[in-house]
Amino acid sequence: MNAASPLPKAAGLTGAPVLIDMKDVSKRFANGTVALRGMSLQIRNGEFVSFLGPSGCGKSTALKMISGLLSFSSGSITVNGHPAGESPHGSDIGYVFQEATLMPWATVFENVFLPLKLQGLGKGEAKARVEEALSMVGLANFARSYPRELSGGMKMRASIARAMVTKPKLLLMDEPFAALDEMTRSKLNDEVLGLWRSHGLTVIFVTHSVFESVYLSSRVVVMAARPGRVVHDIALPGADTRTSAYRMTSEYTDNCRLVSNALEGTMDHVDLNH
Ligand SMILES: Nc1ncnc2c1ncn2[C@@H]1O[C@H](COP(=O)(O)OP(=O)(O)OP(=O)(O)O)[C@@H](O)[C@H]1O
Repeated sequence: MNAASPLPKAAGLTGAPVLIDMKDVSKRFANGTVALRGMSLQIRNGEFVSFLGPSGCGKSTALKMISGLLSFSSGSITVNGHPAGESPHGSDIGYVFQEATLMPWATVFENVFLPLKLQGLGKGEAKARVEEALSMVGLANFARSYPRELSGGMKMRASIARAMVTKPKLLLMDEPFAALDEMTRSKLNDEVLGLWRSHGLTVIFVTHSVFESVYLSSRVVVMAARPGRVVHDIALPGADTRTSAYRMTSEYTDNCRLVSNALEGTMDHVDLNH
């Protein structure tokens, strides 16, 4: 596949305001690695965008730069009109990492309470919001449990509750389900879709999985490595009304084939000069 392949170009939610605007963003680490080169992307309110690509293509780097956790070497990134990392409402962004990263010595309640505590809220004031976030992910009865008492899927649910407790508008998820078994992963995929729909979220979801990206996304951004860059931007309409039955449809199979071909094509795009 080459760059001229007839893939549906993502138009996004054309009427919605632009939430994230990346213009010609590059990142060169101190050791000379060009993690990203010339990444330009607009993401509108309410989109569910997956970053899909082989290891090392800069997916996590892009996510960290959007959140403001990592600086970039050139270009510009704005989130809701503010330079990345400089939003007056820092809590507008929720971040879920590949590992659940829970504090092992603290209960589930205390773990989910942490972002509110960092905002200066007392436990009493925050209680209802923590309980609401736990209910949202089906952990209402596990507030007093410790992480060691939870399964991998439950730990990830707690991590999602912690990201959601500040009621973010933008949820950044970096391969959150990669370590989970297939059944748990499918279930959590449905739960994330439910959260996206019910909370009017914008989600950026990093994954290696074609199947996961096609199931979840309204748009798949396919990236290539060496140097990391965007090579395809594929619209997948209908994400807002999909149910698990979608996995059994020919539309799903066709979309998986389309995205899989685009991903395979990333190997044709390796620039050996980098
Ligand atoms: N702190 C760092 N210093 C130097 N190089 C780095 C650093 N962080 C990442 N890299 C390099 O930048 C490139 C992009 O890394 P990144 O983690 O963003 O890729 P990725 O697509 O998320 O990979 P994976 O799917 O394996 O998580 C890789 O070559 C990686 O080795």
